Amino acid sequence: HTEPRAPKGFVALRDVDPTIIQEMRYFTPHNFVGEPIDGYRKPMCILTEPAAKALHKAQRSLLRQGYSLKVYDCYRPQRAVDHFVRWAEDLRDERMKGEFYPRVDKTRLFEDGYIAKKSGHSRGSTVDLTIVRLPAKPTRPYIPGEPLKPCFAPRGERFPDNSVDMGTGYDCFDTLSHTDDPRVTGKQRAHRDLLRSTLAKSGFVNLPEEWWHFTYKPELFPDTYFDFPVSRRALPVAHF
Ligand SMILES: C[C@@H](N)C(=O)N[C@H](C)C(=O)O
Ligand SMILES: [Zn+2]
Repeated sequence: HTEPRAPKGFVALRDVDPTIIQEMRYFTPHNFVGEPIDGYRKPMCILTEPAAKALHKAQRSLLRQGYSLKVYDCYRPQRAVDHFVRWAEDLRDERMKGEFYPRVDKTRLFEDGYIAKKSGHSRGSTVDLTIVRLPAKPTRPYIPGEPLKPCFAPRGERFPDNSVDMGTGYDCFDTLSHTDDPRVTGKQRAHRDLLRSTLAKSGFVNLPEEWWHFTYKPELFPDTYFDFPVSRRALPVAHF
């Protein structure tokens, strides 16, 4: 069988900036579906080269202030998005509701803008990310079946993450994740604003529904939804 490959222009983020922390949630069962997502063969961040270079610029600015970026998702194959759609159609499967969408009906996740059937991530210039205070604390894995805590609970109560407090966890499908939600104040507000303003200086635009979701503009592939798997083999040889 022949798998699709990435065209010239896609890179492994690690080859552009090895200091950016990678916690690729869709490679693991710790996500809103509760199992590894189709197409993620390696826990690696793949992006278009302009987006990766722009993240490297943002990272240089954050490192000087004692912080690092941490990516949760980067390029996302169309087969992964199709996996999300299949999961959404099975209304009996709510195994991860208690953490990721306790207050939103599963039937509304697409209409409310939290998940897309055609995602910018599949075009390769979109990234989900947060900020970590350095030195980064170690994290623990999620154990399938463990009791779930709402992603909008106070930081000390929700699933532990070594990121700064953004007011919710990653992929928290809830109005509290809307970047400008007025209930988010103080340090949480400062952290969201630091992420958005730092990334804006590098050319990234935020999605208003999700504080963690950013697209680099202009996009190298504005109209193509790729389906090559997330793996080293799918990438063109790097020559910087
Ligand atoms: C699913 C979430 N991480 C995300 O990326 N949502 C946007 C809307 C998308 O699916 O493109
Ligand atoms: Zn996203």
